[in-house]
Amino acid sequence: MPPQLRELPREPAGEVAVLVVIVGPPGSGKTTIGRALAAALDAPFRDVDADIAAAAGKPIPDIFVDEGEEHFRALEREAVRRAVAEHDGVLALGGGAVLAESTRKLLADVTVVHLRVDLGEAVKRTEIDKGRPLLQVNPRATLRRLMDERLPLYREVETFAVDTTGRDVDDLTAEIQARLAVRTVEVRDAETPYPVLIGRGTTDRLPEFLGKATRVAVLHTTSTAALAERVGSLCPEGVDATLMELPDAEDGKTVAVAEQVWEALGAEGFTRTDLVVGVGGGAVTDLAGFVAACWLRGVAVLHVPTSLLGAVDAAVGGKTGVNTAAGKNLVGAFHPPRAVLVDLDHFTTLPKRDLAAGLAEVVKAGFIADPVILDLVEADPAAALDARNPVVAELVERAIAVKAEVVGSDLKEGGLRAILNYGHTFAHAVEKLEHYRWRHGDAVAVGMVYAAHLGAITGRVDLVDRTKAVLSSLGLPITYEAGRWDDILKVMKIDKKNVGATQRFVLLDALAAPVVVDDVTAEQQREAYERLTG
Ligand SMILES: NC(=O)c1ccc[n+]([C@@H]2O[C@H](COP(=O)([O-])OP(=O)(O)OC[C@H]3O[C@@H](n4cnc5c(N)ncnc54)[C@H](O)[C@@H]3O)[C@@H](O)[C@H]2O)c1
Ligand SMILES: O=C(O)C(=O)C[C@@H](O)[C@H](O)[C@H](O)COP(=O)(O)O
Repeated sequence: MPPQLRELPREPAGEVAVLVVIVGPPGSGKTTIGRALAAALDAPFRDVDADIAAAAGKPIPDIFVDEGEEHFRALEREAVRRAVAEHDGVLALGGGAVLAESTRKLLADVTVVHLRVDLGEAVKRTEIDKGRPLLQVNPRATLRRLMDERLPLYREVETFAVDTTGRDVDDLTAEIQARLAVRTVEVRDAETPYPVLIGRGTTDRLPEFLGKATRVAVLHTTSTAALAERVGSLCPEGVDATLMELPDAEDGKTVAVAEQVWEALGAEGFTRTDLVVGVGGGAVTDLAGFVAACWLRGVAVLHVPTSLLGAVDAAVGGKTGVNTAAGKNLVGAFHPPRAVLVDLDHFTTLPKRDLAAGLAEVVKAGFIADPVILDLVEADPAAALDARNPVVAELVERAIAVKAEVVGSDLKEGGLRAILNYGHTFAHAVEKLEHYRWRHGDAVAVGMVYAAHLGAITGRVDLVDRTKAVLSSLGLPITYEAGRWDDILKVMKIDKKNVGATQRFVLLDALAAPVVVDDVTAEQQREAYERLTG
């Protein structure tokens, strides 16, 4: 019975929030930036201070003088409650609105942008407006006190923060817009559903997913050390972050490295409510997931993938593992993450060759489920190789949507999930024979050409030319060394998909119509190898 794939979302998932609330201290630019943001989003702007003044029939300084601050705060609580319930668009709150616990509760499920500013610039900006009631006497000292008191409250409600110091309005508006455009793909039917956030700046959302953790282990490599520092610093007071550096790439995916991390977790007193965070490429997230799956028989793991391949594949789906002398990923566990924060900003430092390797898995998602991916890559391969190009965001979303749909209905590879292994039977053999010095994505590229040959040889669809063309347009390898068939066959015989002595392959009956077959003859397998190397 061929595996069945439910109808996939063909459009990128998620949406920009309708209500965006702006908070921040006096002088942070709530009204100016709020207005500019509303214009950019083509949405209405509303200012709670203006609502209060209109309802009271007098300016805010007069309310303070006539009725006092307490009365003003009561009016403000009610005005915020009403505006949050009624408004669709951008809503600026007064600087002190977050003092009310009821307001902070109200903001818990709302997108809140916290505008930050340093004291010197806030003083300069507020000097222009002489009417601010709380800043009449000793404005600098008062402002410093207000900022210190309120900072934890802004942080409590913020979805993300943006520092406005020294920046112009257009630049800030563009950044906020980009950060609001976060898509969430929900991995739905896994044992515990979890979100994959995709966008710019999603790393900063980490505090939302800490749960009851008081200790966080941030696993990373040299290439992601600075980011790991940043991730650690996102942990609030009361949560201790420990950074653990792993050997790079496949050298970090070993039982010996896992054991060292477990020893470190023991030394830190890691408990069941604590959290492991993987910050890196697929090798780091595979190891982090494996470490978390085994420590105390399972603690939570969250992934911040920094490679394209990690984002579209390794970090999503809960497969974790290490390599051993016996082969690639043969030891591991299914252990879905608590959340995945795909931050597109991280791919800009990724070497081009690694970006291309990630695109191999994206292309795989195109062949097995979403051919629009192939159209997009074929239309402009150079754009796909440019991490800043918007097409990369769309490719990432589409590939993750494919993976989420599959693993959501078959976490433990009882059936459908095997389709994600398209090209991998041959790829894993190459990786082992090359002592894990080949990039995984490069091996998958060659593996897909092999699978395409097998498809044609077994009388299915002939996608060989299209496969070779799209992969080589990305600079990916499409051939392998001749004369190694016996070695390759030996490794393919211990592939995880095999049932007893029966080898199983994922092939395509047609584009986006994958099947798992168990009747490919030895001659056909060899013929595909000859065509690949010939
Ligand atoms: N669990 C799964 O479902 C799954 C799926 C696909 C792949 N994988 C595994 O993932 C691994 C491959 O992942 P990969 O391609 O990310 O390889 P990788 O983790 O080895 O990363 C590739 C290289 O890029 C560097 N790097 C990562 N992020 C960077 C950044 N932002 N800037 C600069 N350099 C950066 C790394 O240090 C490394 O040198 C393989 O071990 C593969 O088996 C697992
Ligand atoms: O998630 C899956 O399932 C996959 O097969 C995705 C593959 O792209 C990935 O390389 C995975 O690590 C391979 O899994 P394995 O079980 O064959 O090691």
